[in-house]
Amino acid sequence: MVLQQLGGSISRALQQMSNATIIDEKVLNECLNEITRALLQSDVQFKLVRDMQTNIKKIVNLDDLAAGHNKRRIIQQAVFNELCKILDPGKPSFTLKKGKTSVVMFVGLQGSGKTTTCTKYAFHHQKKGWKPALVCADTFRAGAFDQLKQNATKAKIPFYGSYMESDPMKIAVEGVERFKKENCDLIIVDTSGRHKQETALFEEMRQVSEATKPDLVIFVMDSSIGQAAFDQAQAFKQSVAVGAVIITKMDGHAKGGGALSAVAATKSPIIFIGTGEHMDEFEVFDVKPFVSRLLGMGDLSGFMDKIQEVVPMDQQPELLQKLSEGTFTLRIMYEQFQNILKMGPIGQVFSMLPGFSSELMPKGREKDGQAKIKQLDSSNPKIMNESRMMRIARGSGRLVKEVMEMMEEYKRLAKIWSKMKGLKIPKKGDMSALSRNMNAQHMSKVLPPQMLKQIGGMGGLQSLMKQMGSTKDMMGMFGGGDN
Ligand SMILES: Nc1nc2c(ncn2[C@@H]2O[C@H](COP(=O)(O)OP(=O)(O)OP(=O)(O)O)[C@@H](O)[C@H]2O)c(=O)[nH]1
Repeated sequence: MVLQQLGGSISRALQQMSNATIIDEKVLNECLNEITRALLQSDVQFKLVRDMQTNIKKIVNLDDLAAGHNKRRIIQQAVFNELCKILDPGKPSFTLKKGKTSVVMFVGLQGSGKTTTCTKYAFHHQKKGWKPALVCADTFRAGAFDQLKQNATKAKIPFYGSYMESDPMKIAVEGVERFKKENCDLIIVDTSGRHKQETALFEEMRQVSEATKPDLVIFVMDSSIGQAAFDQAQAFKQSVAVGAVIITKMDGHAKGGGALSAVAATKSPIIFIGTGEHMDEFEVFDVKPFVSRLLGMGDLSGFMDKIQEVVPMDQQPELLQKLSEGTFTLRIMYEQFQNILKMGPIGQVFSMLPGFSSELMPKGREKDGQAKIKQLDSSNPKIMNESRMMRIARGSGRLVKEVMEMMEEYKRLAKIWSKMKGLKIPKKGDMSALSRNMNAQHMSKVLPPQMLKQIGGMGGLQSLMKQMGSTKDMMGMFGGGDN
């Protein structure tokens, strides 16, 4: 994924700076130049990048920093903050309220990925316990209804549309009414994205919006246009009350960073990003956890959220008990990965763990990784000796090296969890509380040694946590917080 490359370049620049014996102006400039290059390649606006560089230099005035200050930590924190600033629309993202029926209307140009994204959005909410339904009000593009029907059937989501009716308002109103009667609590209306006559498109959007009175209008946009996203987002905002944005195809285009920052500049909150054609290649977008993951710092609360999504309710207390005892067996990894496999790409999940850059599981290799996991079913890593691994490799048609890599990954995870021993178990079903219960001691054990060193060891971590006010905020800094 292109974002992985951007994240990789930035974290490598920070890492190289950390490896330097002395951090002077030259080392800082080299690091900032690397970061600047990576951001410009991703089509982030030149002014934003230049301002970021100036701000970091202002914060990190090497001459003014008294001896004893941890320069690395200050620089890293400044980079983190500045990247968050670039992506922050200055507005909280809209959240739908459970317990009442919400109508969500999707708008966007033809080919932006709107129809696919409607289903991804419905599927995401279905997994969280919502009862979604899809309405196809695109009567302009032949085949639009068939596409929605096909996607909806695959995801087992009810749908409504017509091959005969040519009035999008009529279909939208009928569909919304029908699903309200059927007690669906999330009714999603897909609209036309015709691009020939822009004025006709905007007029149609306004009319469908008038007729259905949506609680939220989501604008879907293709990331490949980079910073030109600013003008497109503004044009849509001026025609209809856009409440949130979803950016698609972040997997295939080098300009993703530019699109994200340009949309933020229009003060529109981005709520999801599309990272592939499949239903589960869809990620919640939240600035701090996103930047944290981009820099390889993880997103523990996202990880907990994912576990909550994929682990059956009746298995959750047992899993939590084991994790809080610091027990992370190969069997647990296997079972949890089996659960995760049902839900989505492993790279997405791995990147939520501190120290696991999403680059570790490049997109093309993800399927390989999933296949590897499927082959491994053992509860005791000690019996995973060389001959066993060779047998597994032979039996699964894999290289011994791949089986060994999988075991190494297991050992890393097991080590992280073994250090979580003593973590207070949250009350039943409240997995996100697990991250809230972490204190500096836990954090220091979970963070990779290199990163802890950059923060300034245990002392640096404690003072950082004090500065930030609470563990919760600290988790936010490393990608956590309540989403
Ligand atoms: N790689 C990738 N492809 C995507 C993503 N989202 C959608 N697509 C693909 O983009 C193409 C266009 O998607 P559609 O959903 O048909 O686009 P649309 O905006 O609904 O088009 P109209 O209905 O004509 O307005 C399809 O081939 C999708 O599979 C994504 O996040 N990544």
